[in-house]
Amino acid sequence: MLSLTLAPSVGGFQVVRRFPFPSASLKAPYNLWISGFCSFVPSTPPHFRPPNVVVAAAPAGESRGGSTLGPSGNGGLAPGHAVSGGGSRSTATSIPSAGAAATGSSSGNCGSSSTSSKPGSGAGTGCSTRGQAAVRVTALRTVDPVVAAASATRTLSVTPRPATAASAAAVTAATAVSVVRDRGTYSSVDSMDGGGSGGVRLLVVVGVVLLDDPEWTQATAGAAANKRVAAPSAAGAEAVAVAAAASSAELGPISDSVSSCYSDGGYVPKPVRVLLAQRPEGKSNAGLWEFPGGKVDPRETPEEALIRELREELGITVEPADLIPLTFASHTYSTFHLLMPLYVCRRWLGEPVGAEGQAVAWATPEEVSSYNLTPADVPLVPVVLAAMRYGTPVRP
Ligand SMILES: Nc1nc2c([nH]c(=O)n2[C@H]2C[C@H](O)[C@@H](COP(=O)(O)OP(=O)(O)OP(=O)(O)O)O2)c(=O)[nH]1
Repeated sequence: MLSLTLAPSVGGFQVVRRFPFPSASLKAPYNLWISGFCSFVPSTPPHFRPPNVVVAAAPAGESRGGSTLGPSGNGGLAPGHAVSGGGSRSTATSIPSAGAAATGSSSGNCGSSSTSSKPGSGAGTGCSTRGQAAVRVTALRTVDPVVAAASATRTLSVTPRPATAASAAAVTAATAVSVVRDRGTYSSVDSMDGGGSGGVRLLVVVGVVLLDDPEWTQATAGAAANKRVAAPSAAGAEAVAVAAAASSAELGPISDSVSSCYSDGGYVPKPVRVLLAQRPEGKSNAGLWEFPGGKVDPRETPEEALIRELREELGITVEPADLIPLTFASHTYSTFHLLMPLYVCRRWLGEPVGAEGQAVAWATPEEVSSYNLTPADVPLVPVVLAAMRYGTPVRP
């Protein structure tokens, strides 16, 4: 656990972070201090008010020693190298990367590595760089009791792994992101970036297992309550509402993948099917198949994001109550880590189409495995098949 202080400074707040420094070359009671600077963005809407958080970044050669950098305004910060919480999107690209940071001294005036400081030698300064910006950390032999007392005011759930100046830079970046998040302005693409083995960029995406489930359809008063009511009239909408209200309390798990329905008086087995979407050209994982969905935008709940994405991508309308949490994907791609809550949905309005030009396909349980799914989705298949075969709980 880390401590964070927002201490008043000229034109803003000084961010000070403290945590034990676990390097083998430094013995207790060494502590590593990382500081950054944040100020409020005047143009930010008043209801929003995130701090403009700046990673402890400054042009090389502007070390102040001790534990702080950039005491006022934006002083000492190279343009384009601030991590700002004022926008709605990620600023992760401005966070020093693992590769750049690991080289340490490419912008010249970096001090000695913090990991090489010796007990009793006072402060050792580490410096990691990217382009014109540098991130400095300072290892202090002792902790100023006044600063320490002031700094122990907030706890952040970021795990530090600052064995090197590079990973310390990542922790600094995470500090900034955490501050942004604490202010209620989190982005789906933030988290820890640029720390090599200690850093990861987290991408939060929501997905849905959209099930064409004939048995469920019958249980919910058949076509009246089903998705095939594309644009309900007032009377149709009322029929949907009445039918759904009358039947929803009785819904239970679906018993089998092969549902039955009657057509022309005969018995026709009809399988449950799931909708898969193909990632279009120009996007990552192009050509692979996935569950419809997309990124969670700032200040959206996962359900809100999914409802929005399904409207944009498939042209269908979904109610929050029809989204049932099923499982989640947690997969490390080469440039980010994907975290994707996956929901089941059996009821919607409209006919799903690839509204953004993507191919879509309904797959039976037997067919799902024949689709070339994204790597993150492969481990989800058994769970999805189980949901198709055996059903899922319904919302209370
Ligand atoms: N929606 C979805 N995304 C998935 C799945 N599996 C998987 O690896 N992903 C990855 C692919 C992408 O890197 C990321 C989703 O990003 P996206 O680009 O589709 O999101 P989006 O629709 O919001 O895209 P955009 O606004 O940036 O165009 O998650 C999945 O089953 N569904």
